[in-house]
Amino acid sequence: MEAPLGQQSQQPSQEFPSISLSHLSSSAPSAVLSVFPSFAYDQADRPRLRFYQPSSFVPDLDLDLRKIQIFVLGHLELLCVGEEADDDEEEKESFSRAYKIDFKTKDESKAFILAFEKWKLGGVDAKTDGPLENGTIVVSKSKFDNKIDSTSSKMYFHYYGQLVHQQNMLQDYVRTGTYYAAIIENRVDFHGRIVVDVGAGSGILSLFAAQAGAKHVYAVEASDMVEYARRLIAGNPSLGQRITVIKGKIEEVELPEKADILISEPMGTLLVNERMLETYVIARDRFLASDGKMFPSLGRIHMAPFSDEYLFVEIANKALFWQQHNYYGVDLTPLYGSAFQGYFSQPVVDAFDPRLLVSPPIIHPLNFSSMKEEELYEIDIPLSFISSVGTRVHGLACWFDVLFDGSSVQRWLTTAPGAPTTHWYQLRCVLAQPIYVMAGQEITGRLHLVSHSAQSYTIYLTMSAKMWGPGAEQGGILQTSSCKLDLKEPYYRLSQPQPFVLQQDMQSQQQLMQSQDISPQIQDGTGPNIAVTPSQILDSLDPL
Ligand SMILES: C[S@@+](CC[C@H](N)C(=O)[O-])C[C@H]1O[C@@H](n2cnc3c(N)ncnc32)[C@H](O)[C@@H]1O
Repeated sequence: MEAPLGQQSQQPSQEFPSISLSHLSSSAPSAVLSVFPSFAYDQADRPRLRFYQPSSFVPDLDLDLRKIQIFVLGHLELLCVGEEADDDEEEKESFSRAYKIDFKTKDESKAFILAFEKWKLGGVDAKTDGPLENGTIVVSKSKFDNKIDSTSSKMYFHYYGQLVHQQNMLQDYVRTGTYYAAIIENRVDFHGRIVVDVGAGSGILSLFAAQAGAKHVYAVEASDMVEYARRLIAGNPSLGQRITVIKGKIEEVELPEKADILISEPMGTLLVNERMLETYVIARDRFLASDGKMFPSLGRIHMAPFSDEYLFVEIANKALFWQQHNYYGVDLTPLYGSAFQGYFSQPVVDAFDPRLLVSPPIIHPLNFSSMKEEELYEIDIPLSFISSVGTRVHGLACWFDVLFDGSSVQRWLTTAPGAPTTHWYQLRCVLAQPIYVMAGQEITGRLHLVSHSAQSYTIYLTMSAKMWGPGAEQGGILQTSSCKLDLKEPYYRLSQPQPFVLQQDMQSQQQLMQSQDISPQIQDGTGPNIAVTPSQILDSLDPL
């Protein structure tokens, strides 16, 4: 591209191929101009967005970047709205103006938006995502775009762009209240600090961080929720003046300074669904100072075998429809097997009674502060339990918790069965072929999670009952059952858990909370494998 002549100075600038610009006024539609946009600094070091006619030294339009906002109208269209002062020095008269910008390609539109955010943040050394070559902007794909299918991410960010879904999370008071408590009780970690809110959504965590005394918060959000976040933050000016909302993906935006602390709520069903933990780890590598903190810093997947005859029959019965030999004269049975498999490939999401667990849970920890992003691509967990009862095992129950390891207070956010229900509920992988176990018998197996480009995981589960009793062959496997499920396609059952917590159980749980004397088997640990009673299983669930 030929650079506009006015930009041949020593000042850093960033130019773009020509766009069509029209001034939107209430009176008459303005002419459409073909102009070259350019980001640069003026003599007073203020970031400007200028539009030049070809071969012109003088910009047709010269906007103060700090006073304008852009809105995405479509893939190729942006609306640029802002206040423009008649006199830059005095700013005596200012009035609102709106311009429509039409790009030729999606890449050009995307690169312009990225550049806009960078320059607005004071990106003197703002770089394009690729060099300007032969008049085209070469935008290299970000880490996110490389691994995530674009249809999936479009639907994902569309979902989070809607207030109703943010409200759903805000109304999960266990979740939001725990974040609030963890942040406010640990003011010492926030006061005077630079914070990055990773996937800010409505901006709620940024506002909490500002309440806790943060010096400045960068709220990064990729979906259109940013517009609502900006309004919410502007509506809370005493906090909002310390918050900058940035539209873009964590993998793509640039920030002007390193963060002392990252806050985020990146957890999906089974902790890892949505693959946002990878984004959280990327944010750590890109934005966190080497001695910085993460809120939360640790996540743990908990797993235990369960027995639930009722659930098993409910799922198996769904396929019975395909057992009909005469459905309007058609034999449906050729599809029965596929339908049966299909129903058992959906993990079940609901809140279940913890008395359905047949052994204490094991734990697989994920340390967000130290793990590599690639470690989340494939997660392999060996399973080993001792059944506390003789029963039919119908599968594996899973839930998670995360730790806010504050300097003043440590707080856990748990989604355990029996704990106050969250919008994550719990997740159960149901075996099409249950296994029979006796009390004291060992259950082994493997939970293998393989990420896919639709922002989720394929789950491979194998569970086996080991030989048991006097004379049993050492290490011999009696029965094995396997299944493959798609974490992206759960069956939301969402039945209410039955009342079960006895007063004495409540008391014993509270005592356990106080003493913190709970040591469930860590996955890579070698805790003693002893048969326990159902009430011991309940007691072994993690504290709130
Ligand atoms: C679970 S919501 C949490 C929202 C908010 N932090 C809260 O706690 O209410 C996750 C948010 O992160 C955003 N998000 C996910 N991946 C992102 C990415 N790669 N870059 C920026 N934002 C992302 C989503 O659009 C969504 O709004």
